Amino acid sequence: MDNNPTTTTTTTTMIEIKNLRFTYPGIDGHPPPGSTPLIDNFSLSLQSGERCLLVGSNGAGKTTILKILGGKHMVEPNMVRVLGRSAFHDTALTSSGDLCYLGGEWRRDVAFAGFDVPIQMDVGAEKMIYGVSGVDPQRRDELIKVLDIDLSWRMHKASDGQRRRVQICMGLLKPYKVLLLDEITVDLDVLARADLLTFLKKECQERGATIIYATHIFDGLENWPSHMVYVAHGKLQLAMPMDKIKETSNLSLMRTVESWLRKERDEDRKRRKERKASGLPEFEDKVDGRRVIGDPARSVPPVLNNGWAAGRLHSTIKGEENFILSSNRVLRQ
Ligand SMILES: Nc1ncnc2c1ncn2[C@@H]1O[C@H](COP(=O)(O)OP(=O)(O)OP(=O)(O)O)[C@@H](O)[C@H]1O
Repeated sequence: MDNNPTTTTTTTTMIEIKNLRFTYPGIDGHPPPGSTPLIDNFSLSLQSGERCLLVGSNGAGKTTILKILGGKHMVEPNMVRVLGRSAFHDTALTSSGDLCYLGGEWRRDVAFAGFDVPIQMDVGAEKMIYGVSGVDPQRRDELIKVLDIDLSWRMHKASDGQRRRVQICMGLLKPYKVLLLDEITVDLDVLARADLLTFLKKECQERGATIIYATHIFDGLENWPSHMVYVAHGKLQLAMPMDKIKETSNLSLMRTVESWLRKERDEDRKRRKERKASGLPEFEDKVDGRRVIGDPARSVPPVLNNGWAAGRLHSTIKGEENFILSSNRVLRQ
């Protein structure tokens, strides 16, 4: 990606994604043979100091991409490099704190540097924060201030937002080089969120850290990102420096993203309508190399487990053999 001017003097490639392809494993632990990849042909490169907003509609693949970058899903090592290393295979990347992922599972329990405390326990904020070893006391003080944490808070009595502040503080105690944020600010009040975003921006400008932040909330983000990445159906639609985006759109950040998502939704609707008009089912995919088709509105029941559902799908269309599996994957829209 083009680099935006930052106060760092040298830039280094921090994240390199090359032709990423990924399919979630099925019930047997393997990707269903012949199935359509969820993430396909996805490439992206981010330099030190860059702050990238990752946007897309629900189910577009943002969390999946962040988890792959965070080393939580295995992919071929040359497809994804973080700090020049494979996040999945090189566990030292996360254990050293150089690569930090805050989202998903992290939100449910605080798990940081071996300190694993369920948030329901009667434990004080001070104990949790000071329990993380090997931390620069100055950085700790700054984070406590930025997040306006009262060290006497008891975790089991704290509000969602207060608990989240303690969690975020713990997650950021070590000076990461790459930070992956999967919408962690939903519970924060306007002030806490604004101060946190300012702190994160400073980290990129002063220390050359790189951040990818997946979010649906654009309040107060207008001048935060240096780059935007838009993903739809697991495919990269756009990766651009913010100043270029501002050149092409007079709209606010939120309205700009809204216009992309509206266009995407309208195109999806149009495609579905055309398929229906030509006698084809609205959805199709390949499983075991066979075409599997269906109309989820009529025939696919809710997701049962792990993205799979049992269901009846259409049979034969235009002479093609359309397979009905006992456990059909829910077809992507
Ligand atoms: N463990 C899983 N097994 C199978 N499919 C999954 C799994 N996790 C997610 N998916 C599917 O992958 C697709 C992308 O999901 P993902 O969570 O990456 O999207 P997202 O862009 O983060 O969405 P949102 O904005 O709603 O958080 C969805 O269709 C989802 O159903």
